[in-house]
Amino acid sequence: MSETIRVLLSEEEVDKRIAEIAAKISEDYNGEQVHMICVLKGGVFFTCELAKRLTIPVSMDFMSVSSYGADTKSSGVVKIVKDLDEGIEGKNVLVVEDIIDSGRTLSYLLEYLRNRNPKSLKLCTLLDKPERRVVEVDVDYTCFDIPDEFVVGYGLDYAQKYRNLPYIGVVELG
Ligand SMILES: O=P(O)(O)OC[C@H]1O[C@H](OP(=O)(O)OP(=O)(O)O)[C@H](O)[C@@H]1O
Ligand SMILES: Nc1nc2[nH]cnc2c(=O)[nH]1
Repeated sequence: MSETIRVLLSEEEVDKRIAEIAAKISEDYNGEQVHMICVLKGGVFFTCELAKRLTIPVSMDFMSVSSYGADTKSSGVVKIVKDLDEGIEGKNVLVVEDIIDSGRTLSYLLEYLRNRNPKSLKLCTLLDKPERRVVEVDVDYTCFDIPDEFVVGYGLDYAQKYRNLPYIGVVELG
């Protein structure tokens, strides 16, 4: 089967929107330090692009949570593959994700982090597919709502491919 990629959001559109969200986050935290938690692997490109544009003090940590494997459908079972290196008690935590789909991953992760007593806990996502929601999640910052299509690029993969595309595309199988 052949795979082609149709552009959904261009590099320029994504970059412009990330700059807008970064300005909003910088304003909201009002000079306080933010502790960004990048959710690997997909969140890594967005985290870097967002972090570069923040004008408040930033610290960072990384977690890896998996529920998709090589499939395009969530298994529904969330697994922590890599935990945080440092504690988050008393910190302004900002979880940075590439996409929220069913909501299962983020619902699980936010609850897990809330139990570690951060000063504040917010969620920022590059993409959201609201139509797909199975579990409710409060999202503080969303760059784009997108339709129910399987997307790749800007960190998002299809069987580990296409993460490096500088735009968001839809995989079309021929
Ligand atoms: O809302 P949900 O249906 O739970 O889906 C969202 C999750 O799916 C993706 O991760 P994935 O498991 O593909 O891991 P990866 O980032 O390492 O590719 C994405 O990064 C989210 O963590
Ligand atoms: N690559 C990719 N991962 C996802 N995880 C949840 N939804 C998606 C999607 O549309 N694309």
